[in-house]
Amino acid sequence: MPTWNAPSVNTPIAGALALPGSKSLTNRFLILAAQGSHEVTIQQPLEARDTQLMQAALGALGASFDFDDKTQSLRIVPINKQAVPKELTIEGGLAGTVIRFLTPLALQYCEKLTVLGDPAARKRPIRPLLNSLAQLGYDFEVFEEPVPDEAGPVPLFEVRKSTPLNAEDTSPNRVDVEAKASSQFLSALLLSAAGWPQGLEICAKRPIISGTHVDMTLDSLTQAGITLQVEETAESVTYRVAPGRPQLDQMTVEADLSNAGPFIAAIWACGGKLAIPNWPAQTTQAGDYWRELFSILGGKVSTATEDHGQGAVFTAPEGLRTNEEYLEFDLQAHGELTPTLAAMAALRQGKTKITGIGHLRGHETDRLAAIVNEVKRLGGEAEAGEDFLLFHAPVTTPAQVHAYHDHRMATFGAIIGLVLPGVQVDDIDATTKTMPTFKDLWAQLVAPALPESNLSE
Ligand SMILES: O=C(O)C1=C[C@@H](OP(=O)(O)O)[C@@H](O)[C@H](O)C1
Ligand SMILES: C=C(OP(=O)(O)O)C(=O)O
Repeated sequence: MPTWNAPSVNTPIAGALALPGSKSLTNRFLILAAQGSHEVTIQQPLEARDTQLMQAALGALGASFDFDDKTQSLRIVPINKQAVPKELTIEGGLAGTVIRFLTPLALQYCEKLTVLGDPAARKRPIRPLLNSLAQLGYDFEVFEEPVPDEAGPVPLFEVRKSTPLNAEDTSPNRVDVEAKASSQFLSALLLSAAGWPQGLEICAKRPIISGTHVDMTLDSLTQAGITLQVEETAESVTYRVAPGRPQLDQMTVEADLSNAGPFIAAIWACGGKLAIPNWPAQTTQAGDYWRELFSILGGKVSTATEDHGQGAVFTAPEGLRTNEEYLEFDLQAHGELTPTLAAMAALRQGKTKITGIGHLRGHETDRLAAIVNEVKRLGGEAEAGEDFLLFHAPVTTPAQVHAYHDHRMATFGAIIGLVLPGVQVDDIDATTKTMPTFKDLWAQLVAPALPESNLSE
């Protein structure tokens, strides 16, 4: 793993950034397009580790993909039932969207499924999804024993058909699901629900975390022509998905607004102005919340109105870090923004609390523990509770930040490094999970503000 010297700057930053496509939208479009009956072309998909793993896993179901670099478009030929072996193995890396979304879909085509992943993926929760599949007649075994990082892809779990589905039953199949450890269990069931013979009724017990990602799933299903009804009570939400074949039309993937976070944080930390011309005017992405967070943190945002189409401009005066106000943020619905907001909190003079984020212990790494470790390593003070982070005192001392295989911890280090000269990141290539162009885009943004001696890696 090459160590990366994070560039530091001491003047305001100004720039414009064309962000790559959203991981969450790309992987939803891929899985829906693969279930269709004819070819679909997706414009500006994200090409990164998580989306390539999704393509390879759908490839094991006989789908095929052809990316045209010139037009930045991806042609998708749907799943070919005949090509699927009875016993199927797919690989999900460390991608929650691949490991979880593909499982119920693959089981519609094979009798036994083995899912492989990175050693670190053994720590990510999966049982709630498998418990739901057990209600549809599947047995499973989960392999949770820790294995060394170098072990390469290892089996995460196996699922096999034990009793036939309620074939003679005329009512829809029904499952309960718990979505408090990850919204992806619910999204996974929803994304292939229409493919079961009678559709699927899914009852999700509250709390349902990362609500924006569930909205994105529902929106994608609607765009694919799937009929669904949603019924809410105080205790649960029930989704009734009619049987049918998802059929996407030509789709364009929006810019990844969660990955906009580190760049927005850079402007906040150093002062300056950042234009993101492809910020969508309307979106279900969690990252759209950056506009509100940035304003609460003292910045100004101007976004497109209906007359102006898409685009957003973030402007920050210098010195926002010295504000001593106590700030509290509830990120239950927007959890994946936490590591970036944590970097900003670790740079603030005032105390900051982030709540509603206990489920981040099951992300790429235990993000609560990782953030506290790294803040302390950098001379700051922070603590983690069951579902919150509390930042007491800002970071002071450069150190080598550990990425823990986590793309968002790698960018956490880059943000701190902007204002603390001498910070290194042990594995900046963790960013290839969702943004292989991170290093280049970061260099482009900070280059005009850099002293020349700071430009080398
Ligand atoms: O459905 C999705 O695309 C995602 C859902 C969220 O997962 P959790 O609900 O597990 O936090 C989010 O954090 C992840 O980055 C992407
Ligand atoms: C939690 C994340 O990823 P995944 O889709 O692998 O769950 C994330 O990107 O912050």
